[in-house]
Amino acid sequence: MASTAASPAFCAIPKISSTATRTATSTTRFRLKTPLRGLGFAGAAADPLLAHHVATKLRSSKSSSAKPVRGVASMAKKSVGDLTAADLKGKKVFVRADLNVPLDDNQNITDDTRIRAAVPTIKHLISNGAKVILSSHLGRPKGVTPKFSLAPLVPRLSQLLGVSVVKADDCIGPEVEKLVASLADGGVLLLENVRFYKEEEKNDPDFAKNLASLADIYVNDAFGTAHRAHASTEGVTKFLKPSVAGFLLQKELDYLVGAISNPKRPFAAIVGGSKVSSKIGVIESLLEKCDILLLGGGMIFTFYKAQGLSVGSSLVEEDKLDLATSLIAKAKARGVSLLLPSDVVVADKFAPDADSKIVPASGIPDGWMGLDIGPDSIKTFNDALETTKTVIWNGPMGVFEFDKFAVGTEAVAKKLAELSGKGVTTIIGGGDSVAAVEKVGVADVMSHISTGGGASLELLEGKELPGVLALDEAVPVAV
Ligand SMILES: Nc1ncnc2c1ncn2[C@@H]1O[C@H](COP(=O)(O)OP(=O)(O)OP(=O)(O)O)[C@@H](O)[C@H]1O
Ligand SMILES: O=C(O)[C@H](O)COP(=O)(O)O
Repeated sequence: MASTAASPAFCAIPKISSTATRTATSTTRFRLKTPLRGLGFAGAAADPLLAHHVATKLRSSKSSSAKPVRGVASMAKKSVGDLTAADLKGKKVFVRADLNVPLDDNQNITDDTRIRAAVPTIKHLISNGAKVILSSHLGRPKGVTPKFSLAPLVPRLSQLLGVSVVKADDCIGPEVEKLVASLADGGVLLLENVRFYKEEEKNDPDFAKNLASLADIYVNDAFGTAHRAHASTEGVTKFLKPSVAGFLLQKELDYLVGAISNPKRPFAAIVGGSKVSSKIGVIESLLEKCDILLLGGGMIFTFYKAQGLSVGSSLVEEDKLDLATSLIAKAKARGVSLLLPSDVVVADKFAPDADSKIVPASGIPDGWMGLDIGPDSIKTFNDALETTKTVIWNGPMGVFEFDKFAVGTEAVAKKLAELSGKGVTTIIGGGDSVAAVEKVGVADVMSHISTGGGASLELLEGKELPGVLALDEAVPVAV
């Protein structure tokens, strides 16, 4: 498809009204991912950029067991909220949470979001007299690895729950059984990292049966791990009934499936991040549902190049040029307003202190790489977002880890916060966009911030998650 060189915005913006929101530069630092080698880029001397993106690719490369979606109805699961004191008093409840939180070198928790997100379900169980057997993984250990122990989580969990959490040194076996037997009603026992057993990730039926034998009821609240068919997320449900969804899992599904399947319109999707290849499924799925699609991040240069523009030494996936063209065509055919940035911030190297300048999308000089969207694009995006009633955002607009190239990403975060205040449903779909929203300090005002990285991406791609599928169906309500 041909585009005008000056403005590769492919469809009309529905309404133009607001003024652009520019953001203050934050000093928060982000750690870039491990330098590695091996992807194809436009331009020759782009090694740090190359390293950055290969690392990004590997970070999300673990294969999952999620299947293409069969419909929202199949996600309607029985809830822990359906269980009353009569069901729970004195009962042993196995709660699988995702307490996979980041720890620093001294084993201090650097972000307790996932622990806080697990609290409502556990408190509901405690207050109804259940004995809570809490399970999680931490990291990707190969066998028993002390630095991946869940022990550092005990003080914060105890503080948030208002009970003294007991910690087991294992997750199955006689010692654990003794601790379970001595649990008081309303007590909480935290099992050791379930991934210390290789049988967990293999979804070994005997291991799942051992876990199940500890309890009377199963609750899955581990949204961030629901795309994994592991023993504690999927296998255990074959041996333990009822198997129900926790409050966090439900909330994630309500927003990432419910609000998107049946959105208040206009519905805008903002997709960024490094590569179009890692977001194909998300873009294709959202194109079926949204009215406006805003694209940013490293992937835009593949779209530019597909349109015949020069991209200097920006990130480009040469083998995805046809795909970019076909996504543009698909958007047009569906009547979706697909907006690409009309200007970009280019840098002379991939570094926080690079020389930079703002150029039109059609004017990226040789030897320069685009690392952020420019001010005109921010204004255009803000104007387009002004019209919306539902917005979902996944992936940063630029290399936001470098303050100099964080302006576009922070502007989107601020705009969404403003819209949230006006009643727009704002959903942050996991990954780096969550980090950006937190960096700007507007996390609390968003309608929903997903606790899942891979799990949220797979839901947005329209897949069903094995950890959800395995739960008991909700009883249909007669109308
Ligand atoms: N113009 C650009 N050039 C190079 N890299 C970019 C550019 N814009 C954004 N990025 C990088 O994209 C990375 C995020 O991409 P990714 O695809 O992982 O997004 P995400 O979906 O938010 O994250 P996750 O995979 O954790 O869910 C960031 O590290 C950021 O630096
Ligand atoms: O951090 C996550 O995305 C979840 O805890 C899942 O972890 P995993 O990718 O190691 O399965």
